Amino acid sequence: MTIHKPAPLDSAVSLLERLVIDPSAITSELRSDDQLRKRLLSAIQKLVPELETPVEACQRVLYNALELPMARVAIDLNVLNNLKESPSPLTTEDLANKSGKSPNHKLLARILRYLASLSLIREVDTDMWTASRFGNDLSGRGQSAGVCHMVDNCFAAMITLPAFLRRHEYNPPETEDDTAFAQANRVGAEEKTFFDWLKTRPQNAKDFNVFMGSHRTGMRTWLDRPEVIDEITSSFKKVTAGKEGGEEKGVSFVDIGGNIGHQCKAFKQHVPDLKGTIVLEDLEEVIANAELEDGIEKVAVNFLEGQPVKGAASYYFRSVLRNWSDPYSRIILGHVRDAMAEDSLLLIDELVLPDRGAHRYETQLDLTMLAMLNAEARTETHWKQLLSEVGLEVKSIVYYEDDAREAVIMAKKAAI
Ligand SMILES: C[S@@+](CC[C@H](N)C(=O)[O-])C[C@H]1O[C@@H](n2cnc3c(N)ncnc32)[C@H](O)[C@@H]1O
Repeated sequence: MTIHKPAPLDSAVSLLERLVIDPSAITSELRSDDQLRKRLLSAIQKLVPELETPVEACQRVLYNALELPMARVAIDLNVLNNLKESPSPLTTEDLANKSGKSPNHKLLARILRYLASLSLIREVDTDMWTASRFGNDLSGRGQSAGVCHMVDNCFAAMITLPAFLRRHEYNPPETEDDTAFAQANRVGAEEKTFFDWLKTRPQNAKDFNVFMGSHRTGMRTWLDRPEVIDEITSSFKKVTAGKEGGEEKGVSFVDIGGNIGHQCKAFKQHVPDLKGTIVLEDLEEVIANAELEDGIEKVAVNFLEGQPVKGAASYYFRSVLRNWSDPYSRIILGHVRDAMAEDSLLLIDELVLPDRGAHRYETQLDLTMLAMLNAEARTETHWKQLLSEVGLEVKSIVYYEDDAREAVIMAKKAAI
């Protein structure tokens, strides 16, 4: 017996099926209308758990722990890049020969079959593979480093989180050395935190650094907001006014925990005419890998111990304080407050979560910080509270990316 479905639903499903067969038919139109694209994506994502049977839901959720590790294997065997660079489909044997390793062909075919089921590659015929849009998106240097970072640096901590939380009766300690990461990796006394652990693992550190430099590629940034640049420029004029050496000798921007200097370089490029020095601060072993141009200086700093640059126009943290629980963040911010002049500006470039309705990325990031560092992503109320506890006052919060609430919090020393 044929069941007749309501016509509009049937035609909506047919439209989606046509899209799957030939996405290019509408993707170019959708890419020029980002709101529409996001609406469609969100609708599809929300519909999946509504449509699944319990068995289908279990099959999807219970096995998705394999997705990231197998993407890691695809990167090890250079599958994604080899397919991306090939003008025609490749066989399993071709991919084995181009992998730079000597994988067993039957094993490789099983891996490729799984990758195709995730749309990371496409199976165009029996034993014939070609690149997919999704696979190409993951094959760039930064994205590949992100996959390696998540698997090699974070995965053990994430898997250990349930046992860690049970052990602590769901009251995780705020100390830096008692984390799910430490429990998973059995670190020694000298390796208190993830950052200490990286010191003796150069490849893990490299993946982390490359990922840090690239994970926001394509997103709007704080530099897109002229009011933030105007505030820095104005602070620079005020802190250098009447000082020996004037603007030439002043410090315009200090990037604290700035890794290998991506934001210092971006700032310099964005405001080339602003005089003064830009300072990159991070741990000694991190800044050793920073290649910087004239006008940017590097200073090795442990920000838990102090802030050596005094009276700069602006002090900037990006994605740093999310790594530290409140007691440690108070220490880090306290050192900066002591170094600030009355007109210095503190810039915190971070997620500012809403009190309800957080984006999935924000919640994922928050729990990753819990697993790795006993730290967290903070709400606006939490940020204001934290800053006021160390004598800093929020002047404004400038949101620059709507979905995930990326923002720059601008603060000054509170009046005593
Ligand atoms: C999540 S990363 C953010 C890096 C950079 N701000 C960015 O947004 O790409 C945190 C940075 O803090 C640095 N860091 C960790 N502990 C530190 C410490 N005690 N003193 C100075 N820097 C530290 C790390 O080396 C790393 O570069």
